[in-house]
Amino acid sequence: MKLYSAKQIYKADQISIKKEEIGSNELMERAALQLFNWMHLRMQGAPVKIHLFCGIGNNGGDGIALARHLVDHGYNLEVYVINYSEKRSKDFLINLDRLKDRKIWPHFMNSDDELPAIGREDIIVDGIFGIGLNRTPDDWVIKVIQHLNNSQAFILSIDIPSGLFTDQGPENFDAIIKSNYVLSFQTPKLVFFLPETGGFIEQWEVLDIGLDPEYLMQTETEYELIGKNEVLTLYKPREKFGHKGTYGHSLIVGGSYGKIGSVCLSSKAALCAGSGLVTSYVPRIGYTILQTALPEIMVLTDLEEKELTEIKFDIEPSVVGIGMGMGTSDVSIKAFASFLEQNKFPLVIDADALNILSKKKELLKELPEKTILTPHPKELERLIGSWKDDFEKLKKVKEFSKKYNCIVVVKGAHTIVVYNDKGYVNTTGNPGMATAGTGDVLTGVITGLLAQGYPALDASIFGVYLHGRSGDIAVESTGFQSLTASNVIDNLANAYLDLFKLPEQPVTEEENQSNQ
Ligand SMILES: NC(=O)C1=CN([C@@H]2O[C@H](COP(=O)(O)OP(=O)(O)OC[C@H]3O[C@@H](n4cnc5c(N)ncnc54)[C@H](OP(=O)(O)O)[C@@H]3O)[C@@H](O)[C@H]2O)[C@@H](O)CC1
Ligand SMILES: Nc1ncnc2c1ncn2[C@@H]1O[C@H](COP(=O)(O)OP(=O)(O)O)[C@@H](O)[C@H]1O
Ligand SMILES: [K+]
Repeated sequence: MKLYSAKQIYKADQISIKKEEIGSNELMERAALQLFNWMHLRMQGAPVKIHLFCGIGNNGGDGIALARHLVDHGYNLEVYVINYSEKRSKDFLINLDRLKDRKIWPHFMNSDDELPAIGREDIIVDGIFGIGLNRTPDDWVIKVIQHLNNSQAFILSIDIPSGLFTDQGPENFDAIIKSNYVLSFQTPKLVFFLPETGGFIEQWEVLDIGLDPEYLMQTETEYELIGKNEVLTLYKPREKFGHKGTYGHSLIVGGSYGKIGSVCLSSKAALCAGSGLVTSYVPRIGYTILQTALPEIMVLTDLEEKELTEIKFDIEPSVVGIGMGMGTSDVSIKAFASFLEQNKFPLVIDADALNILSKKKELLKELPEKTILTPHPKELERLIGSWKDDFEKLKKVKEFSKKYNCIVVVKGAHTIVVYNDKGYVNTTGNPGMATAGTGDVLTGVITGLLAQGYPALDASIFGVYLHGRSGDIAVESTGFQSLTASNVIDNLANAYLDLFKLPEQPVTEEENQSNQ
C-alpha cells in the first residue's frame, strides 16, 4: 500500500473534484458519512457522551459534518470549536450553517475559556487539526490538547491525531493528541509508523473516500507499506525438479568466545528460510557447539580458538552473512578488512561487522553493489551519525544508500528497508521481539533468501516481513515476555504457510443453518 504525502493527498483531492465534477463539500460529506457509519456500526445508538472537538479548517469541517449525522441519529453530543484562527474554511462554514439549521450551537472556545469536564467513560472525537497543520499550535491550544489527553476518555481522531505533522517531525510532543483510534482518509500516513510519532496512534484504519483511483495508481510515493499482499508478489515457489544446489549456499561468518549462539541462530534461520546449504565459519571454539546444535549445517573454523583472525575459505557460497557475535578486536577488524578487500560474493552485514564499518569508513567502498546492511538504531547512528528527528534520519539513510549503492534495513518496531530514494515500511512484528538474538535471526533469514536467488531488495523486504510474521505467530503461544529468538526461527515454517492462508470468510446464513 502506498503512503501518500500531504501534498499528494491535496492533489488527489483537487483531481477528484475536477474529474467527478463535484464540490469540495461533497468530498467532505463523503468523509463525514464514512466517519458516521464507522461510529454508528459500533455504537448502535448508545447514549454515551460524545465530545466533538473541531478546528476551523477542513478537518474541523469533517467534524462539524459528522456532528450533523450524529445529531440526526439521536446521539448524546457536545460540539466545541477551537477558534485558533479567523480563517475558517469554506466547507467548514457550509457545514456550520447546516448544523445551526438543526438548532445545534457549538461552544466556541478561545484562549481564555474554561476547559470542559470530560468523564473517563466519555468519547472524544478529535477534529482539531488534520494534514493542514503547518506550525506548532499556540500554547492555549496545546493546553486543550493536554486536557483531552489527560481525560482518559477514548479518543477517536479524524484523519490524523491533531498536532502531528504529516511529513515532518514534531517540534513539541506535548502538542499532539494521543489517539486510541485514527480513521485516516484514503491512506495511512508515514508518521503512524515512525518511532518518535507512532506512539501517538494506538490503532488506525483507512476510510476510502473515493479519491481518483487513476491518480492514486499512477503516483509514485516515497514510502510503501508492506503487508501480505505486497510480499506475495515477491514469493518464489519451489520447482518440482529443484535440488539443494538450486536453492543456494549460505555462508554465515561470525562468533567469538561466549557468542557462538548468535551464529547458531543466523545459520539455523538461513536454513529454515530455505537456503539449500548452510556453512558456518567460526573461531575453533564454535566447532563442537555448531556441529552438536545444528546437524544440517557444515562448519569451517578459523585457526584461532576464541576469535576470528582470518576469513578464508575454499567454498563458493551464493551469499555471505557476516558480523553476528564477531567482536571488534584489532585482529578481527583486520580479518574483516582483508576479507572485504578480496570478497566477490554478495553480502549481508550485521552487528559487529557494521560497527567495524563505522570505525573504518574507508571499507565502505569495498562493499559489492546492493550489499544489505541491517543496523539497529545504535548501529545506524554509528554508521550515519546522529539525527534531529525520524525524517532527518531517513533522509540521511537515503543519502547513504545512494552513496554506497547499498540497501539499509533500518530495524525497529516498523522496520524500514531503504534503497536509494524509496522506503518500504514493514507491518509485521511485535514488542516480544525486543529480545536477544532476533536480529541474528533476521540476518539469517535475509541471507537464506538471497541464497535462493531472491534479488537483494526483495530478499530484504520479504525477509523482514517473514521474520516479523514468525514473531507474530510465535507470540500467540509464548506471550510477549517469554518470546525468544529461537521461537521466531521455529515459526518461520508457519509464516511461510500463512502466506497462502485465505482470510476467514464470514459464514453465510445458509451455511450456518446447514451446520446446525
Ligand atoms: N482529500 C482529502 O483527504 C480530504 C480531506 N479532508 C479533510 O481536510 C483536512 C485538511 O484540512 P485543511 O487543509 O483545511 O487543514 P486543517 O488540518 O484542518 O488545518 C486548518 C488550517 O489551520 C491553519 N493552521 C495550521 N497549523 C496551525 C497552527 N499550528 N495554528 C493555527 N492554525 C494553523 C492552516 O491555515 P493557515 O493559517 O496556515 O492559512 C490550515 O489550513 C484533512 O486532514 C481531512 O480531515 C476532507 O474534508 C475530505 C477530503
Ligand atoms: N517493538 C518491536 N516490534 C517489532 N519488532 C521489533 C520490536 N523490537 C525489536 N524488533 C525486531 O527485533 C529485531 C531486533 O534486532 P537487534 O536489535 O539487532 O537484536 P539482536 O542484536 O539481539 O539480535 C529487529 O528485527 C527488530 O525489528
Ligand atoms: K484530527
